[in-house]
Amino acid sequence: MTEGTTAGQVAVRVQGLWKRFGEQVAVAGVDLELPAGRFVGLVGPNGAGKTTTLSMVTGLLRPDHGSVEVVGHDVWRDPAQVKARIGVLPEGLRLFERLSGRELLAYTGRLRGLPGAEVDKRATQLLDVLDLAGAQHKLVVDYSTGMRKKIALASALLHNPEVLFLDEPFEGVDPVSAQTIRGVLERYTASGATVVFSSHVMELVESLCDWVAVMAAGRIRAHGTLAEVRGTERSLQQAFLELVGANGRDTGSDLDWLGGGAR
Ligand SMILES: Nc1ncnc2c1ncn2[C@@H]1O[C@H](COP(=O)(O)OP(=O)(O)OP(=O)(O)O)[C@@H](O)[C@H]1O
Repeated sequence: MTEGTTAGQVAVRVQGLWKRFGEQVAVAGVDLELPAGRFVGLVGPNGAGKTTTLSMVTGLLRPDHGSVEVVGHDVWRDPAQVKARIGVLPEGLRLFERLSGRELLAYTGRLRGLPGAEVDKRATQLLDVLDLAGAQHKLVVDYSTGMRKKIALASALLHNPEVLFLDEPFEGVDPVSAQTIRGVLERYTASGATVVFSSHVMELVESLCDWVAVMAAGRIRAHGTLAEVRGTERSLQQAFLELVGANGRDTGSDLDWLGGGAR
C-alpha cells in the first residue's frame, strides 16, 4: 500500500457528475465522497447509472460535466497517477482470451511495471488463494464465468492498488467462489485499502459493506454508513425499496393469463 488510504480520508471525490447518451440521461448530477479504508457498496435498480458512474470514476468514460478525484488525483487531468493507484473489474469482462490465466497475470504485471520475479511471486499466491492454480495453464477463453471473475480480480489486485472498483463482482459466481472472493476482499480492506463495488444483491451488500450509496435514475438517493442508510427499516432491502419507490409497486395484476388456466 502506498500513500493516502487511511481511515478518515476520502478515497473518491465526485462532484457534479453528468452523463447523457442522446436523450437518455444516465447520470444526473452525482456528488459523492467515498471514505477510504471502507468496503463501499453502490446499489441501485437496473438502469440506475451505476456502471456509467463507475466507468467515469475509473477513467473509462469521459463525463459530460463534473470532476472525479481518486486518492487526491484528478482522473481526467492526471490519468496515469490515478490508474497506477486503482484496480478495476469492469462490467462485461474483456480479457485476453488466448492467454492462459498465468500468462494473463504475467502480462498485466509487466504492464504495471512490476519486476518479473515479483509478478511471478504475486501471481502464484493469487492463483493459489483464488483456487485457480489447477487452471493456470488453461486458456482464459476456456474459463467458466466464475473463473473469469477470479482471474480478472487477480489482475486487478496484482499491483496492490489503493482503491479497487468492482462492477457486479459476484454475478454468475457460485457460492464457493463467492466466499473465496469475499475472503480476499476482506483481507484487502482490513489492510486499509478501499473497495467500491456495485451490486443489486442487498443481502450481499448488507453483509459485506460498511458504507453504502443508493442510486436511482442517475442520482444518489442516500449515502452513508450501513446503519445510516438502513435507518429504521429492518433490512437494507427494505430501505432500498422505500428509497427507489418500489414498495407497493403493482406486481403484475395485468398478467392474469400467466400460469394456470387456459393456454
Ligand atoms: N452506451 C450507452 N448508450 C446509450 N445508453 C446507455 C449507454 N450506457 C448506458 N446507457 C443507459 O444509461 C442508463 C444507465 O445505465 P447503467 O448501465 O449505468 O445502469 P446500471 O445501474 O449499471 O444498470 P444495471 O444494474 O442494469 O447494470 C440506462 O438507461 C442505460 O440504458
